[in-house]
Amino acid sequence: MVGIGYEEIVQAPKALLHDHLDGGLRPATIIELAEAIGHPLPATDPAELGRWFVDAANSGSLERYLETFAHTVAVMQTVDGLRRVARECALDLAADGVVYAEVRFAPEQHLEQGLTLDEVVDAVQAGFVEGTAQAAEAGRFIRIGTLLTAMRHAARSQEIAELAVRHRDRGVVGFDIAGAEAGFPPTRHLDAFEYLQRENFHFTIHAGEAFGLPSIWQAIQWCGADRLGHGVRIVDDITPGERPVLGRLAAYVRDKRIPLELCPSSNVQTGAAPSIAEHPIGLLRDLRFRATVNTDNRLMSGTSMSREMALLVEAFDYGWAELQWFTINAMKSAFIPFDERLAIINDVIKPGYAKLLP
Ligand SMILES: O=c1[nH]cnc2c1ncn2[C@@H]1O[C@H](CO)[C@@H](O)[C@H]1O
Ligand SMILES: [Zn+2]
Repeated sequence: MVGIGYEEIVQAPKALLHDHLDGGLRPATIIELAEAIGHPLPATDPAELGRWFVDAANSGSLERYLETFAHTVAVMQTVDGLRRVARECALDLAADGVVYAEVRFAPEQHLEQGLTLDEVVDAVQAGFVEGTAQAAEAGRFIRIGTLLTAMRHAARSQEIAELAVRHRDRGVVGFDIAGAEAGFPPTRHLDAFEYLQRENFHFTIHAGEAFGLPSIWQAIQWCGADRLGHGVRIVDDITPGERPVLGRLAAYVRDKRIPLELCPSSNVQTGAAPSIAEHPIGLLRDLRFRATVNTDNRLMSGTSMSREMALLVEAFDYGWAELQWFTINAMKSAFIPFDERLAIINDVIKPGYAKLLP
């Protein structure tokens, strides 16, 4: 990395649209919570457990990558567990210089000990409020919005969509579907997406990660997704060359400024991209798609927003102008109201980068 230091990237304001709550636990917290409930773990030393998650997630397959979540979801079944994980998430993101984050999780996966869906959402919200306040006391501003995810192999999307709308004035800003993509097209959940549109609510869809263009096409043209979770396979509709040629779907995505929630490290782990240097984010940024940089699962990728940006600086020789561009793209694409997005851009992001830009 030339010119830009890692510490400076940490200090720079960053916006994060795609981060899973159950993919970002501190290893030490997993160990403590697992011990209390007698859940067996593959390692009981925090550093070792952290390495285990990254190794196990380095599988080249999304399905195997997702198996690692059994250990995080297991310790997120009580009000105290959920609240603690959410509080620590807010603190960790703030310490990494993230000023705006949308954090997602699937409430239906946290009912094993008898909590209701509403109790799960309330517990996470309480944790975010606590963590945000503690960060502010330490002089770090962060705003967090929650996305509620429905699992695409299950059949609870309508219920989760209604849950999201019920909590829209208490921290929840959007909806998502996640889980294994192949075999579970977004149109399975069309009722939920049509309901959300009638409610004037926002949603993103995991599409174009482990499965290609048909999934992206359905997510946008059948389901009406505001953003694409990953969406990285849109490059399959671009013919490379000196002057790359966009197919109709890629052109539509770019013309409509549909945000791509790109997650470089996660894609390398699941085999959606061969390496960071060969990640399509370079091409998509050159072609001025509405590209954003995201962490996906900080624990499973052993990463952070600052690390993802540092990897891109190294691979593509990006400078502050590019990092600011990704950050403003993300903030423009956030699900909070327009005036609040604008305020964060003008009062936090631009002044932050003004200090760093040459
Ligand atoms: O990159 C991903 N693609 C698809 N599903 C994912 C990804 N990362 C996490 N999850 C799934 O989303 C659930 C709720 O947060 C997680 O439990 C995991 O199963
Ligand atoms: Zn994801």
